[in-house]
Amino acid sequence: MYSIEELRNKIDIIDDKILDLFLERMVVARSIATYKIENDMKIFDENREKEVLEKNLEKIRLEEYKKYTEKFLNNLMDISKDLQKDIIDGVMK
Ligand SMILES: O=C(O)C(=O)C[C@]1(C(=O)O)C=C[C@@H](O)C=C1
Repeated sequence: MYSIEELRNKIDIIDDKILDLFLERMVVARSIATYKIENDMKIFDENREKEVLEKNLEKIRLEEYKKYTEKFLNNLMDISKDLQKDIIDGVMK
């Protein structure tokens, strides 16, 4: 059995990878905000969010993980909308 230190070490390594990808995603979300400003589009796109959820959730084979994955993706898109809103409101450039 793994010790708690070993397990936490695994989490730290995973968090490191997630953080890199999260920041990469945020950079793209910034570009989308700029595109939306230039093209007079709304931040929230319901159809796109449904599409993101559907295509990712269908990859999850373990049914019991679906609700957590859905929550994770919804949180990601909420954060992305927060960032886009801050850019549109001029809080961030
Ligand atoms: O695809 C877009 O239009 C985005 O702004 C990106 C994103 C996302 O984070 O995936 C965020 C907000 C939208 O409601 C839909 C998707």
